[in-house]
Amino acid sequence: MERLWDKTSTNPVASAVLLLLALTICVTRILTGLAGKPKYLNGEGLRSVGMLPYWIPFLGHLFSFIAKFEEFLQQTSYRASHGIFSVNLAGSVHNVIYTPSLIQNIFQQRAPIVNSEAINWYIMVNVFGADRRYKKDYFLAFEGLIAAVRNNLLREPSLSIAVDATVKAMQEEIPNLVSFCQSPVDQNLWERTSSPITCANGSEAMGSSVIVEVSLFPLIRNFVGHISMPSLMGEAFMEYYPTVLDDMWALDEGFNYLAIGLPRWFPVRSVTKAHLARARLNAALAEIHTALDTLAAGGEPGPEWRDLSDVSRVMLERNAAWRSHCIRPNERGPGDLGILWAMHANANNLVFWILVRMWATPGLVERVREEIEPFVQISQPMQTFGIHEAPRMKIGLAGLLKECPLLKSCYLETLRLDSRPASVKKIERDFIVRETRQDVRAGAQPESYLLKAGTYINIPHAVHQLDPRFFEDPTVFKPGRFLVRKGQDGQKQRPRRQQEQQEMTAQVGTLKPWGGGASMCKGRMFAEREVLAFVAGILVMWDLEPVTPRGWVVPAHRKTTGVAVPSTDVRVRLRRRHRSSMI
Ligand code: HEM
Repeated sequence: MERLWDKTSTNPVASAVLLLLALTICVTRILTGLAGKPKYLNGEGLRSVGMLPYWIPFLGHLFSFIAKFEEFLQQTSYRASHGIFSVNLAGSVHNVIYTPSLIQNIFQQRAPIVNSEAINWYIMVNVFGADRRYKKDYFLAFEGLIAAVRNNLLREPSLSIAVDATVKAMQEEIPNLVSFCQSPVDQNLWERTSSPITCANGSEAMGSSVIVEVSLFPLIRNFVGHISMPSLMGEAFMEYYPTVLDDMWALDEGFNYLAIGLPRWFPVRSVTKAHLARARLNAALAEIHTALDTLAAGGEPGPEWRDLSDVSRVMLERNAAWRSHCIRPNERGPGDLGILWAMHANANNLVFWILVRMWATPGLVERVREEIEPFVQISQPMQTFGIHEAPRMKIGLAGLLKECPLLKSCYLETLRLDSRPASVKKIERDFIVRETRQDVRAGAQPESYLLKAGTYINIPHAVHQLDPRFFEDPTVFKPGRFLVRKGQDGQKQRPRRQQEQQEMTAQVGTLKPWGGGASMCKGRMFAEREVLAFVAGILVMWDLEPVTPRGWVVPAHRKTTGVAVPSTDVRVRLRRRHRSSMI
């Protein structure tokens, strides 16, 4: 520092450059502070969106937005009287919006006023590895591709067919969540990365049966992945590519780096790993598409792809959509990778967070078990030839969805705390949004804002999720936060004699964990059913206790996109709960 100063103090050019730099920064701050103030555009109270002042010309708020996205937005938004401001991200103006009625205004807009095409293609290229040359092809096929997901995961009976396949596989495997085997060769694929250690005895609370010590996050996310991946892609895909989930996690870890365009040679390990994983994922997707094309043409796809009969309707219809636009298999990977990533980087992690948060709340596991008991039945098959068979599970999903408000409320509360969704759209035509009184701080008046064509809308839902004006003690996990009495939400009131819990229902309220508008999550109904079934299955089949004497500690978040990844390991002991009652 001293040397640099010595040099610049004796070098007039360096001094002049430094001075000019300092001057530019200060002038930029003053000018953007003056120019960014919201202005009234007409006599009827229509305002422009105010831009936050910044110091660095052209780049604007880019660094603070990337490096401290959440803190930056929260600090700014909780100080503001209104739910909207804009930032400059390297020349693109982003209107950041975070109060419920403004968000609702935005979600009501469709093309040609707003669209998600620009951001969709940006992610497709930077994160999932699409080749820029194929943009036209991709958007030609887009409607058919997204319809395949919408028609099969948001509509009946296809939704139930997809969910039933996943739940059935989960029921079969849930007793084998851990194998109690010492050797990795004998362990299930999903438990190998969770460093399992089998011990003869657990703590007093766990009883004297055999227990296994594991890292909970890798165990849960791989278990959910090993069950749900084949229900979308078919068993043959998992057999052809058994390390698909490891690559998915490597891609997810590098997501934000890829999103800002860091190249493969960038000297950060997770960047290189993400690039390599993405290449393997896209290559495998091209392979299965080639096989499906061959099958559709009446040919034999080859020994690895002998049985493709269990590939989901979603994938078959996407394959047909790609084919109908004559798009070659090697161009298709990034489009399908987006679906696989959306599925696994969110739902799997959420199951982990719900379990940890439930177990970390004294008495909650017992209450939820009591609530779900009528809908999750366990039977212990008769002992044959002295060999114990694993218990069998049967889940009544309709009951879990409709009759278990506490479970559903825990699910929503965990989404509120542990997911970081964002909705980004481009404005193609000017339009006006209006605040309601509920949105503005005390003393301020609701306003109307003009949103200009050519700018972006950026809705970081976490700001609302953690806003103390809408959620009391916003950082605290409150299991019953989303419960409302039936009748208060317009539903039929039940007779008083029925149990208290039966009179409650869980309502999502102003939370928007699935985003909204035309690009709203297409897997939301599938995800809810899948997540509730996995949580219920694990609660009923397994007992968990933390290894550390400090008890349950809910880990902090590592920076990722979507549902968070924990920043630290959670080591737990697992014991299978033995039930002998027959169905
Ligand atoms: C807990 C689990 C999940 C969460 C929290 C979640 C959240 C989201 C969010 C926030 C978006 C962006 C919405 C917007 O632009 O406003 C999205 C998009 C999407 N999600 Fe999900 N998601 C989950 C599970 C799934 C699953 C299981 C699938 C598929 C099987 C899926 C498929 C999609 C697709 C295809 C889109 C893009 C929709 C479009 O561009 O039209 N998601 N998701």
